[in-house]
Amino acid sequence: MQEREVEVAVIGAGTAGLSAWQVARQYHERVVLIEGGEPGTTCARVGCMPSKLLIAAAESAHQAREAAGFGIAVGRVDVDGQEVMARVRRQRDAFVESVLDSMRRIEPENRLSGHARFEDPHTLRVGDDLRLRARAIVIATGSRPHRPKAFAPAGDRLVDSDAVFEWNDLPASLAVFGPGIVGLELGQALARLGVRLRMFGKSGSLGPFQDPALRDYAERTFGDEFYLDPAAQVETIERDGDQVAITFLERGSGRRLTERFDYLLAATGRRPNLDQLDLQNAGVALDDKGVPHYNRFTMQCRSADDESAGSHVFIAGDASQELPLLHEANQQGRIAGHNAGRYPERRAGRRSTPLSIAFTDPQMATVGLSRDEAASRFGCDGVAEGEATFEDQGRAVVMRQNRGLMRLYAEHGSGQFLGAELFGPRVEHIAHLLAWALEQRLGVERMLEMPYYHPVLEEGLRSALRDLSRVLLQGPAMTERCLEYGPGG
Ligand SMILES: Cc1cc2nc3c(=O)[nH]c(=O)nc-3n(C[C@H](O)[C@H](O)[C@H](O)COP(=O)(O)OP(=O)(O)OC[C@H]3O[C@@H](n4cnc5c(N)ncnc54)[C@H](O)[C@@H]3O)c2cc1C
Ligand SMILES: NC(=O)c1ccc[n+]([C@@H]2O[C@H](COP(=O)([O-])OP(=O)(O)OC[C@H]3O[C@@H](n4cnc5c(N)ncnc54)[C@H](O)[C@@H]3O)[C@@H](O)[C@H]2O)c1
Repeated sequence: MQEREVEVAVIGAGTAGLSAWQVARQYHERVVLIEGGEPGTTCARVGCMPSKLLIAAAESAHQAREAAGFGIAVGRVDVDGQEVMARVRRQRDAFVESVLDSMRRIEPENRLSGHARFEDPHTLRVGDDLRLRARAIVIATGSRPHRPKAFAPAGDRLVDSDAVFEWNDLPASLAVFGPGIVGLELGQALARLGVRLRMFGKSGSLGPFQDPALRDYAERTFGDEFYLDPAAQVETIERDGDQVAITFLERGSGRRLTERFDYLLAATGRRPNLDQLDLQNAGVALDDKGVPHYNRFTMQCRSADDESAGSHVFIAGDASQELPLLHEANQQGRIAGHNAGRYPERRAGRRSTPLSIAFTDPQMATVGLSRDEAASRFGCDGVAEGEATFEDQGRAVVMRQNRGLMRLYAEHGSGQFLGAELFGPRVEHIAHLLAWALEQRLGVERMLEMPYYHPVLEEGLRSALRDLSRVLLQGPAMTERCLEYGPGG
């Protein structure tokens, strides 16, 4: 058995691990990055990037079909599944290669390959033949798709999002279980690429939305495009030759149907990669799901012996299960890396405003506090709600994308903007404006004083802010949009 000693060991070379390694290396020479699986990061290999590549192809097919609405004839739209998937994989491989290029710049002695697990609080076993002692350790092991046991009868026709990006061709049909962000992004894209698709949920939830008005609006909108039942009654899942037979009660009619699909896509959430780390040996306090208790400003895990004391173990990214998003993994990784590098000294890192965007069409986004979080913090009477639809919004009408709703929350009295849920065309941009407004602690009146060009989608945001201002009793309702702001403003 080889033995080594280092200052910091980072477990997992994903986005969180890479950023933790980079900052910890500023403090010490001996900072190792350990990767036990395929290098290249979840984001580039099987996450953000390949999913957006698939969505881009679907958008192209959709726009070609929609062109007739502008008086433009494009003829029949044929989707070449093999070409679509070949481009997804080609571009995906280029993104992975750029990550691998960065990793090659890490000194070879600081790059380790092998599965890591704890032997004691300061000792990691890496693979079969290395024992590593580290002064501080960062857990950045990411997450993996969850496959419920009930789907097992589908056998090798059961796939998760990782497998989709390895397809050489598009299937003819697909049953998607889980209308979360992964299910909606991939499901809508595949439906637009011509895959016959049904989407089944369990709890009634839809994507990232908490506000019932947004959830219902989105459910109607997606339901117009493909079969969607967020609270489905599925009776059996069986293998039938090369297909999966699913028996369910059809939404609306209640009829019992048995349908066959080429694949069952499990998009039913992700689980942190903590279960094979032997965390019971790490000396950290764990919750009932086996996730370490940690401080979200230092990313320091609490000690198992004394819950009020911090340990030398830090956590970052999807492994923490806090907000499984790329920019969060990066930020948490930096904080964990700094504090592991400085250990035992610690500093609180800056956590930014919660921001989440689903790249569906219309897009879904959440910013800041949800409606329920705002109510629990300020009381139901303390929170004002304003809204605007995109249905008559000028620029959205021009683009034939006039579907969607925005709901904004603010504190009564102070007029402080608190959060929003958005469903509409390209709301990724409005979501950023709102997150930046929250970072600057702007009030609704100040946000209304900002410049709004014409005709842009952001004028829809102004309508929602005007409505919020009315509810806050700070300003009048907008009654004459055209006189006040111009057509569709
Ligand atoms: C389909 C899909 C689409 C997504 N789209 C977006 C998006 O558009 N925008 C966005 O913000 N987020 C998106 N995400 C989420 C985003 O990809 C993740 O939040 C992010 O990649 C997590 O990074 P990480 O560093 O925590 O984990 P990872 O990148 O998964 O890195 C963890 C690494 O640890 C390694 N590892 C695990 N256990 C061990 C061990 N014991 N020893 C050694 N190594 C180990 C793993 O092999 C892995 O390489 C998407 C996710 C999916 C699945
Ligand atoms: N654009 C983005 O930023 C982006 C894209 C993809 C993923 N992600 C990240 O990845 C995380 C995981 O996404 P996800 O969609 O896998 O998980 P999720 O938790 O968002 O959604 C899972 C869905 O599956 C449903 N479900 C659970 N068990 C089920 C069952 N047995 N049958 C049917 N439905 C069932 C849940 O009710 C929920 O609607 C997200 O929370 C997000 O942070 C982000």
